[in-house]
Amino acid sequence: MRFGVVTLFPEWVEQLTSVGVLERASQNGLISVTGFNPRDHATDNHRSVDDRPFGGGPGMLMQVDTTEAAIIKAREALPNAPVVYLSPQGRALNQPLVQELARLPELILLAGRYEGIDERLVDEHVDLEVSLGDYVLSGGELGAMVLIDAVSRMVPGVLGDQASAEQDSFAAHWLDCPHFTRPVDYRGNTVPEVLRSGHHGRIEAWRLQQSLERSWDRRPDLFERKRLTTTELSMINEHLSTLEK
Ligand SMILES: CC(C)(C)c1cccc(C(=O)NCC2(NC(=O)c3cccc4nocc34)CCCCC2)c1
Repeated sequence: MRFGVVTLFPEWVEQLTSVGVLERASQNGLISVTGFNPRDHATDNHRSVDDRPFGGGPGMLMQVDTTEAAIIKAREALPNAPVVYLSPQGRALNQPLVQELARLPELILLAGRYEGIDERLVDEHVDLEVSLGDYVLSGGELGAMVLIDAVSRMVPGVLGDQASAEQDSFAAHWLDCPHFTRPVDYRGNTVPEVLRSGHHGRIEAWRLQQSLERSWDRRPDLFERKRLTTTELSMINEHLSTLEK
């Protein structure tokens, strides 16, 4: 999968493929990340890329002609790519949307700076607006990087078999269970016996129980629109009975 990112800080997003899973995926030709910088299209001697907003007010907007030139360059390089604008007005990014986007062969991401971009550029070039969450950011680049990481992990071959098996457990919608490694005794706190029992069935049951209890206690919203298996239901009931005591 090929990602094009229209951004004033291409070095930020190109760093994504310099470590870990995405580095290997990039070396294997499974993904690529290319920045397209509006500043490369600046013609004035100040190489400005921002412009004043009509109607006045504080702050600047991204300049239309240099931003559009970078978008067009990206679209020439990735002709089949939809354009996603990372913005607070966007559809919330979640795993189902990540899985949808991972089916595309290529994708262009537009990261805003200053106070944003001219609405006519959105109307002309943007196919989908996506938001990473409800907080104020300095730019859309972090949103673009999170989206690239999440989507790349879903591209076939990017994760090895082991990791994709783990991925499946995360994609089971529940929060993760507690994890333990050496030492057995850490400041007097020991590893739960069951994890050292060697009984894989009991270990699996304990992990699911823990995930369900944490999900119930910390993210009850995860239970909406989710059909539980009979095992999951009985585990939740058991947890509730202990809470009521
Ligand atoms: C009500 C709320 C959400 C707090 C809010 C309301 C109004 C403005 C902002 C804001 O942050 N404006 C700045 C701006 N943000 C983002 O790009 C951005 C923000 C949040 C999630 C994102 N996901 O992708 C991109 C995201 C970066 C500079 C260019 C203009 C957009 C925030």
